[in-house]
Amino acid sequence: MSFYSRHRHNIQLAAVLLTVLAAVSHRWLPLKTYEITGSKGHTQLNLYSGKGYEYGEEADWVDKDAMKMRCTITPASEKTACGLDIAFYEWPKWENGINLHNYDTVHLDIDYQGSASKIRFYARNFHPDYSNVGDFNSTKYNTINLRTRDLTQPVDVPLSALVVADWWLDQFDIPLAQSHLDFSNITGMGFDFGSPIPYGEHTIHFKKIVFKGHYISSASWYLIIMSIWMLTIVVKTVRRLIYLREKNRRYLQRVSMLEADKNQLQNKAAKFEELSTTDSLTGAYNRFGIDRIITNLFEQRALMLPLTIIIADIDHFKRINDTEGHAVGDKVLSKLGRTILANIRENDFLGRWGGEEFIIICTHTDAQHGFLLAEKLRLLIEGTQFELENSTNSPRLNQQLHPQLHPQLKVTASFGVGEVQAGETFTETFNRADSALYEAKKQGRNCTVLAQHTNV
Ligand SMILES: Nc1nc2c(ncn2[C@@H]2O[C@H](COP(=O)(O)OP(=O)(O)OP(=O)(O)O)[C@@H](O)[C@H]2O)c(=O)[nH]1
Repeated sequence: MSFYSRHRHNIQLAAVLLTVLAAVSHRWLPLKTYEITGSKGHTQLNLYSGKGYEYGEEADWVDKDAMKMRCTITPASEKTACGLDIAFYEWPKWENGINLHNYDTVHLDIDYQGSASKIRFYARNFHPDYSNVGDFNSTKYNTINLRTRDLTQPVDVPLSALVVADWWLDQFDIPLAQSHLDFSNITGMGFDFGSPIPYGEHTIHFKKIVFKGHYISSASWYLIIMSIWMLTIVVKTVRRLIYLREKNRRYLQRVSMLEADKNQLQNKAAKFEELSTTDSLTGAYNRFGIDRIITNLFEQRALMLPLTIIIADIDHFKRINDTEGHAVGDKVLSKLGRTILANIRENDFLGRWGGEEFIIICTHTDAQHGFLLAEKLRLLIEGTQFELENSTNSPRLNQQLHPQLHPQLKVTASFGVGEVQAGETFTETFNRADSALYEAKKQGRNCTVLAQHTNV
């Protein structure tokens, strides 16, 4: 028994618990972060005010390294913009940005001093489907307005909370299919106020801008868990199928072996049955075999009626033995038995009753037909040539070597025939047929006598 078989239930339980744990543990997996600092890669920090990206009068750095800026808005700078632009591209390939697609939130730690109620955050995405290489404005404008009073402490802004600005959708006539948020190629992002900006001084200290996301998205995480389960199930199923196929093959092998054994045993049993019930010399049933048949037949006699018994006895067989020897006698018995067997029906049974006496049980045969059969057999025996060659132990060997001095051996038999009468036992019928045989012998042998019915 394998380790798995012994601990299967525990292993399965552990696997389920592990799965549940894995499913809920996604939120505690280590996060990947991307922090915006002025010194990172190709990141450039630009202040802008007025209409362009030049340093305007309204925007200036308090401390560029610390990302602290200031906007000074006076009535003279009415309707002006003021903000920080963070660019990620390497000029002039400004269409190559950074992929923030797999980030979930942006962590903002911003210290704002001023009277504006909102600060706008935006992230611009370049995509050839909707952006033109020569037109920076055609990058998608993903944006959110943050209330300054929410920024008094660090906030995590879900990227899904941003929207694509209406004016951008309008201006570039964006179809529905391209109007969703897109962070796959952010070329720039920034903070400003939108307009109008309240008069006065606005200092914004960007202490931390960090994008956070899972290395593996929750969907991918669950997909991995499910895939592991699916793979396990497939592997287990395949292994089980292989095991079952092998088991089935072995089982079929065993069945065919048993089948072969069974056939062998059946053949042997049939052989033994035949040997135990057949007289090997004559091919007829031996006494045990014919007794069994008689018992069976008399138990279901009604089915076999009319039923006739014929007893055949070789004439002067003792003389044959004495003059020709036992070996010749055996040959005569053998040939006679096989001659009778070849000339009776399938539902007649020939048995060697003892010595040179045979019994034939004829089912569905009445006395008259039994008599005719006996006569037919008698004539056949009388007309059969019993060869004497090879009988080397014959006392008359010399005569065999000279056949012209010794004619072919003639064998005859006498027959007694008796039909089973209603209510009669086998012994009673047999005795009547035996008496008929005795009568045939008395009449000079080589003849058939039909037994008298008892009620005649
Ligand atoms: N060779 C041989 N002889 C057998 C066998 N069984 C019986 N005998 C002989 O068959 C002979 C039967 O002789 P009997 O009963 O006197 O009858 P019979 O000589 O045929 O004379 P009837 O029946 O009156 O014509 C005996 O000599 C037995 O030894 C056998 O299996 N082989």
